[in-house]
Amino acid sequence: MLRVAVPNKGTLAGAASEMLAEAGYRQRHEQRDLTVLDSTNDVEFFFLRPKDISIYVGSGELDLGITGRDLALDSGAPVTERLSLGFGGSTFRYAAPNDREWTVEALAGKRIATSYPRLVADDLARYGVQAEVIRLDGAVEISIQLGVADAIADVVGSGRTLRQHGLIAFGDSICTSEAVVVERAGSDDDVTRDGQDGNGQDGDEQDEQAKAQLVARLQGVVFAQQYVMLDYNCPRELLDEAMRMTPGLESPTMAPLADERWVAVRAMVSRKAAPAIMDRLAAFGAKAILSSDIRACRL
Ligand SMILES: Nc1ncnc2c1ncn2[C@@H]1O[C@H](COP(=O)(O)OP(=O)(O)OP(=O)(O)O)[C@@H](O)[C@H]1O
Ligand SMILES: O=P(O)(O)OC[C@H]1O[C@H](OP(=O)(O)OP(=O)(O)O)[C@H](O)[C@@H]1O
Ligand SMILES: [Mg+2]
Repeated sequence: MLRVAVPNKGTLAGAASEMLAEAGYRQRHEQRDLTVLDSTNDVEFFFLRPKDISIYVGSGELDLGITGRDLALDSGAPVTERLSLGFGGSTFRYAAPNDREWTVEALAGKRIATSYPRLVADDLARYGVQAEVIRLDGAVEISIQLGVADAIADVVGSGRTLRQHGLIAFGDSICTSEAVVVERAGSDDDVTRDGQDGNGQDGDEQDEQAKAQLVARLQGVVFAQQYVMLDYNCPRELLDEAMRMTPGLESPTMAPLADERWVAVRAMVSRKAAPAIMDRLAAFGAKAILSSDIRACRL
């Protein structure tokens, strides 16, 4: 049975569960449930604090976990990323009152509040800067005006919270994060070619297959969210140009219409590029241009 950790609260929780559900896995109906058994897929899900997930996966107790890259790094647990999930995007930045210019070097001797003390300590060490790191659980942006810190290091999404508190980000981004699937570091190496692990035990090959299946299904949902399916009718004499505009993955599907002057074309295009491509297709003479969501795929 595959054992998978999923965030139980916070920014990543909703999207992580939705993605697993879209990939065909059973998810919890009650917010307070800590486990869900999906017997159809032979997977048990554990709903844990996102900060703790890498600890469980790194210890080998759980096979895979969904967490933030920044949280995984801060945990110091021996995990590696298996897949990026394309949501929960953020940067991790130093910030301080915007009434003066700041540099990382200027943090020497200062108090820096953060919920990610290891990320910050490692980054300061890279700069050779000695400062006091003050660990807080959240609402870090308020700590300066409350007098416990001179600067902060925190997650920045839209930047709204920093602005609201008169703070400005400075220095290079310490980490660029998104939701990721993690596994124990070196877990690939544990399985030898005949499916025996380092201790000569069976069953690891099966576990690896179950992991690979879950990862492939999630990858299918990530791809699906990044693409749309475009359908349109194209005048036959413009087909070559249409192929160039919507080359699809291998090549577009084309089907003759009852009216011989027209051909139906179908191709996947990147979601971001779709509106501009639709504008160009319309300007160039295509008709009935439809864009539809793809829910899951294998490419
Ligand atoms: N505003 C945001 N925009 C994008 N990603 C965010 C944002 N806030 C947090 N994250 C990401 O979510 C993860 C943190 O999740 P976590 O649940 O621990 O904290 P949270 O969402 O702040 O919830 P809480 O602090 O209330 O427990 C990190 O990977 C972080 O980068
Ligand atoms: O740049 P923004 O879009 O404003 O988002 C950034 C804020 O979001 C998160 O806070 P959260 O709401 O999780 O509260 P917390 O500080 O208690 O963790 C993060 O810790 C920042 O405070
Ligand atoms: Mg938070």
